[in-house]
Amino acid sequence: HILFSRVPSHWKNPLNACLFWTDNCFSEIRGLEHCASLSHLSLAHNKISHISGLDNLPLKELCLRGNRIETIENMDTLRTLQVLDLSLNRISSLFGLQNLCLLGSINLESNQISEIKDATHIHELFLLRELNLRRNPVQVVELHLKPTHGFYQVGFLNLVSTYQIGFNTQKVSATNKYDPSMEVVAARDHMTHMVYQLMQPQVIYDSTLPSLDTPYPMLVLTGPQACGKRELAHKLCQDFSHFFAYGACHTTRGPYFGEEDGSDYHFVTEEDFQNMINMGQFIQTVQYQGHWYGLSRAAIENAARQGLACCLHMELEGAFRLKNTHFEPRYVLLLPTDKEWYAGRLMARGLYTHPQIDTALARVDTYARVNGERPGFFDRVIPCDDLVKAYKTLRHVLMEYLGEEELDGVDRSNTATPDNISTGQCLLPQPPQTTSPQVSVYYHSHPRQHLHKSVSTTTATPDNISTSQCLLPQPPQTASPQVSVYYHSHPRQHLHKSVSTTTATPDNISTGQCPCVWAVILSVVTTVKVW
Ligand SMILES: Nc1ncnc2c1ncn2[C@@H]1O[C@H](COP(=O)(O)OP(=O)(O)OP(=O)(O)O)[C@@H](O)[C@H]1O
Repeated sequence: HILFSRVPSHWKNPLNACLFWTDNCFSEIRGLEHCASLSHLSLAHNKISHISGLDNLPLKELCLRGNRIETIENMDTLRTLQVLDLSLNRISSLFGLQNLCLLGSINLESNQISEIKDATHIHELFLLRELNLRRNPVQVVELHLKPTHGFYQVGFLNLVSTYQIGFNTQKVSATNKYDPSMEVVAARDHMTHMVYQLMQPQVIYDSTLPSLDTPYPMLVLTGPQACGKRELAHKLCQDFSHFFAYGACHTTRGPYFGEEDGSDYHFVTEEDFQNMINMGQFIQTVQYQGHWYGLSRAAIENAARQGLACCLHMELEGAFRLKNTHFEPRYVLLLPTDKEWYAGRLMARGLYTHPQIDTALARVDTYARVNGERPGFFDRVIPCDDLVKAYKTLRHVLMEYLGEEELDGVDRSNTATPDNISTGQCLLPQPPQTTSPQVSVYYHSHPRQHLHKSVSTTTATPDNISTSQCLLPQPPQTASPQVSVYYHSHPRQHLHKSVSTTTATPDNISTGQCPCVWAVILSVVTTVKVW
């Protein structure tokens, strides 16, 4: 035992005194109670097993690294403490830190903390910016940076599970409550729309898709404002009219000259927009340059009803939000590489103020950074300084996605009917050159024609659907329903990433040897999707 009763008297009252007694054999802290100005204390690498004897000291920094401490205790009165190093101890809980309101940095590296839920003890430490939990048996998978966790406000979190000791430091950027990251804002937006949607009477949708896990195919063009994505989206929908329909979002901004309601956007008032949010009609919403933009469920369903994939354009924030939903679109980033050209384009439009132009220009770097930091976030990146070239590349990329060699000049009006499908006289879309593509058959006048057609809640409800007691929509009674044949590597299936399979193939469909179409239909009809 070495006690601090021997602290020299001239140390007891200096301004901001520091004590560094490291690498000794102290097992207890005693005798410091009169050090009224002690601001920095290090007792690293001793044999201390209990924190005591520090009551009411004006400590700003305390280092007890490399001791035998198991519990954080007797620290409640250290109200001025800003930096605490308790690394290399045996601590298993963050309990005991909750009242140290000025703490900005806590080092708990190499301890025994296993429960991330324990973070509630530091939830109220609003100044905490650094928490080191490296080499603790915390399971990385348990770490969710949610507002309910104390980590929410931690600016920088260092975390490594014991399984990764020495190999890998995973740094997780957590969120500043006052300047949340795009992901956190996106998660909140998603949560809002989910909650509002769930508050509405539940609607059961009759899915037209091959499986419940197959989300509707969508194409999202993203990029900074006025980079040309809207133009390209319209052109794509024109040229690929058998594959894509333009998804018009809602906005609270007024129409620019020449813009028509429903063609580029649905122009609505703030009040209508808010009502739509409250009615759970949006999938995502974004506020950009003072105006609201929102993608409604109806925009996607309108395209789906026509058997088409929805082609959208949106800002990065919109893409972040969409990534929280169950949709899995292809994301194509259109990025200006020549800022002068881009600035010129923005100015030439004559619609934006200088600060707006500066913001748009700065966002080019944001897009580039997100692309660099998150491989795979965008499926393709296409420079868009020359829109003709950009469109060529985009077209090429899409044909690759669609499994198409050349689309030009193919008349697709006579796709397939119940009459010609069995005789093989219909003009089937060319199968992709890849190995045996899969095929689905859809009856157009079947309720599935109305993709996502809602079924009255009196006939089917979430309760009776599972017990099969509900009345499922009947197949149409019309004499000759229309039929479409979709290759799975066709955009409707291949634009999104998960492709499910059915039993019909291009080989057996024309010879009529594929399993009974009605069986396929019925199996699809019975897959009723509950959203
Ligand atoms: N639902 C949405 N989610 C996110 N961003 C959206 C959404 N709808 C539109 N946007 C984007 O908001 C931005 C502003 O749109 P606006 O139409 O006012 O600008 P613009 O100058 O015409 O730009 P652009 O020519 O790129 O469409 C555009 O980048 C647009 O793609």
